[in-house]
Amino acid sequence: MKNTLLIFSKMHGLGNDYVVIDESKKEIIPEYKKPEIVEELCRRGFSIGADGVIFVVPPTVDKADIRFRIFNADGSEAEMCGNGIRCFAKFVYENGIVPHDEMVVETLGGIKYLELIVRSGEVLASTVDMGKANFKADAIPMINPLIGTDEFMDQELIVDSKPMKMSAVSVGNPHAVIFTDEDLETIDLDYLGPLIENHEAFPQKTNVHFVNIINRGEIKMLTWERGAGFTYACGTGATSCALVGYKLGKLDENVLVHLPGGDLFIVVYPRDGGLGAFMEGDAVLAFDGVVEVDI
Ligand SMILES: N[C@@H](CCC[C@H](N)C(=O)O)C(=O)O
Repeated sequence: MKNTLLIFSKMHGLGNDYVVIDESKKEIIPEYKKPEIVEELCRRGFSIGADGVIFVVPPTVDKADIRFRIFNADGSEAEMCGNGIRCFAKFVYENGIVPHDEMVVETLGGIKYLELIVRSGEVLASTVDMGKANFKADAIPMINPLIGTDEFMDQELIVDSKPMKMSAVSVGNPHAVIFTDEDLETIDLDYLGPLIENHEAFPQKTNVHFVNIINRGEIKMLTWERGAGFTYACGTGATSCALVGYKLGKLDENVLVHLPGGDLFIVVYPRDGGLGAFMEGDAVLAFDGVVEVDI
């Protein structure tokens, strides 16, 4: 029986859509119920429908203004979400939860620094410092030590009995990046996506991206997300593709990324002896609503 009315905002960044729930004052959905209710709310055709659910929660560290939690449509919790954190920033600013245009956000993937572009009280876009990328296989718990402790860059993995060259990186959450000359339209994402997502090399699964290089400052990509499947865009994914492309010498530091849902702009920069990246893109409120759930 449904017994609780839940207030939510439905938001998206380039069509990568999220249900946003404010738990900054009090917890609405008990922890043990979150995966089940997230799955229910995300089910397209049967409920609101989304790629995931974002919770606004109080920070646990002094330096952060607020904490960001992101659950995928399958109920699993992810460490970070690039499109989601821009939606989150718009939500917390416009609802007066964090009323400044620069904010420090705690995520499971580390502390993130955001700058918002605000016009007449409305957040149009934001830039997120995505932090230092982690290319080290032994430092990325998602990557099985069996594939080595060095960086896993442009190396072969057997997928569907065939070798496929890919690179692994973590920007808080895990990504496998595959540069290809094959037209993205012809990639069987529904088949290859789950095979790579669940490959034994990635015991905690991975997000998967196929990338065409247009020129040194422009790429086109197609994503299969861990826990969500095909999405119109992936912010941490776009960041990962730009970082890997830069590291392999294929791309310059400024990269315009074309995704099925629109464009993101990534800037790679030197950080703490490695590489960091800024991600810039918009965030949109689709609608606010109330849904009845069984809590
Ligand atoms: N869509 C996101 C990433 C969401 C989390 C991801 N599916 C994971 O499990 O790591 C983005 O924009 O970054």
